[in-house]
Amino acid sequence: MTHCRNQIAQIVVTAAEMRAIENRLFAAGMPVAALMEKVAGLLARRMIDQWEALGLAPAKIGVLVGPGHNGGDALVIARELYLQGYSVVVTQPLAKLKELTEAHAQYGKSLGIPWVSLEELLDSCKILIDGLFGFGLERSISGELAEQIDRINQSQILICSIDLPSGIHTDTGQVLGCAIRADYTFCLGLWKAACFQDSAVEYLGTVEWIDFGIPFADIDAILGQSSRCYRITKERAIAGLPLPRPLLSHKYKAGHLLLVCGSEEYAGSAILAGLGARASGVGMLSIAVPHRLKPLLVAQLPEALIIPCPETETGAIAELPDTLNYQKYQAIACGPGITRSAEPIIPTLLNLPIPAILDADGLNILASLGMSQLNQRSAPTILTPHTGEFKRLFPNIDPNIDRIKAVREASQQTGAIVLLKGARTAIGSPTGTVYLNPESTPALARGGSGDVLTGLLGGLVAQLPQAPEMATQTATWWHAQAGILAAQQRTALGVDAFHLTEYLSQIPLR
Ligand SMILES: NC(=O)C1=CN([C@@H]2O[C@H](COP(=O)(O)OP(=O)(O)OC[C@H]3O[C@@H](n4cnc5c(N)ncnc54)[C@H](O)[C@@H]3O)[C@@H](O)[C@H]2O)[C@@H](O)CC1
Ligand SMILES: Nc1ncnc2c1ncn2[C@@H]1O[C@H](COP(=O)(O)OP(=O)(O)O)[C@@H](O)[C@H]1O
Ligand SMILES: [K+]
Repeated sequence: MTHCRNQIAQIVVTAAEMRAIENRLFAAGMPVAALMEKVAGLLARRMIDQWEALGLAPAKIGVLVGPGHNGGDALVIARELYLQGYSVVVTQPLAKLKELTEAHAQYGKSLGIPWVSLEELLDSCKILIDGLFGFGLERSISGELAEQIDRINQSQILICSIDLPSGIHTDTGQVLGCAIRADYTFCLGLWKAACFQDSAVEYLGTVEWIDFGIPFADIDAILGQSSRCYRITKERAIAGLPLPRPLLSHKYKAGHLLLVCGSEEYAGSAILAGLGARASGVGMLSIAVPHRLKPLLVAQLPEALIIPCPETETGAIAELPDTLNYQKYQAIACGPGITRSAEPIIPTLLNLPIPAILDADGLNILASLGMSQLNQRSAPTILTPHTGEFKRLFPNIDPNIDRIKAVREASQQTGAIVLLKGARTAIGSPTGTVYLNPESTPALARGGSGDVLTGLLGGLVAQLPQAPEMATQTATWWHAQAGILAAQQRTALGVDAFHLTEYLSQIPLR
């Protein structure tokens, strides 16, 4: 891929943005029908390759045709497959078609492609091409059409969706009434936001981008500079890493992270966060823990400086030692395992002019103290909530409807970078830009995975204190990639947080 296409592969759009970009192409003279031919030609070739890889070709192919241009794309694919000698049948649940789609339907019928009922299609085909709705879906699907989608989902047929699984909202990823559960989704032209929303994850299957050559200038003209949404590609994730290391570097030039973590109750959190930080390559690592945890941490992380802190009765950090010289640190990461008893340390840390990451009970304490705690911050703040913590921090923002909108609002409200953890982690920045992690694994859904992320992120921020947004993207991508690699080698049941830390150093960063 060229540099320009690589850049376009990072862009994520809404339906309205996609519509406006397409309209620019059409206004400039690109014929709609010519674009449809081009797109469907690319799609047909890619689908055939995919079926061959699965050992499914040649098989009978069913094509589900909707009223709009998604249906038009499907009909062009049906025609091309038919002309290449594939056995193809079409089912068209809605009678009324857009003009161009209708023209393709007429031509397809004239060639002799059979129009059949859904039952006949499901009985005779191994593959279904879903061209029912794309980014033009406006209303909720109900009635007979919803029943037909249910029947498709209950069958064993392999489903390849054009642009989006029909029924999925392009922006929020919500199911509009009901939706096709695809095995493969081929997203056209630009990545749509739904591909990164947790609510769509179970419907998308394997997602692939079909680049049909939208000029960068048209994208730029519509999207402008702010409120953009980016997909965290590998290229993007590793761009800011301090690699190669300067030959004359020394430990104090490679960042010094202060981790504040652990308690009698959650001692392991401190170890996991420490191991995450270790994997980041940070030059110096200091770990503040309740006094009684010092021997444990020294044994697990011999390279770290362990700072024993005065304790509460329950073995949580009561306060940070008076002797601590905060000027030494380029970043502070606080929260894993501290328990809510560590409340007094949070205002102290937030008063420091040092980039700060808050996680776990650090976030819960912030929620109970109030978000005004962040008002006086002069250095960047990064909050890393999962959905439950997010709700506590931002009771007025629902993270379950549209996670992209939710992190954008949360970040703009607080001035903090907000990393909302989930199947598809979303990161909001105060400028309105959102970064989306494109792939991960449910193997990470285990206690301790988040502690590892906090340590890794802290270590990266300490190395890149001027680029906290970059560090946040890198940490998110790196953590997920380690989970994916670990799951490949150890199965999805083998990705405990401790082993995850070992896989971090196996991810190629070039
Ligand atoms: N211009 C082109 O030739 C291109 C077409 N593309 C394809 O075109 C699609 C967008 O096409 P459209 O804008 O026509 O939109 P869609 O094909 O997604 O669907 C819109 C049609 O469905 C109807 N509709 C919406 N919700 C409905 C509901 N709940 N029940 C029944 N009918 C409903 C609308 O009235 C409209 O007729 C993309 O997803 C993509 O597949 C582009 O990707 C590439 C360029
Ligand atoms: N279903 C999932 N798919 C992908 N990643 C997941 C999934 N569930 C959780 N994760 C990831 O695992 C981590 C869990 O973090 P968190 O909820 O803070 O757990 P803990 O506090 O126990 O460490 C996050 O990085 C999150 O994105
Ligand atoms: K579709």
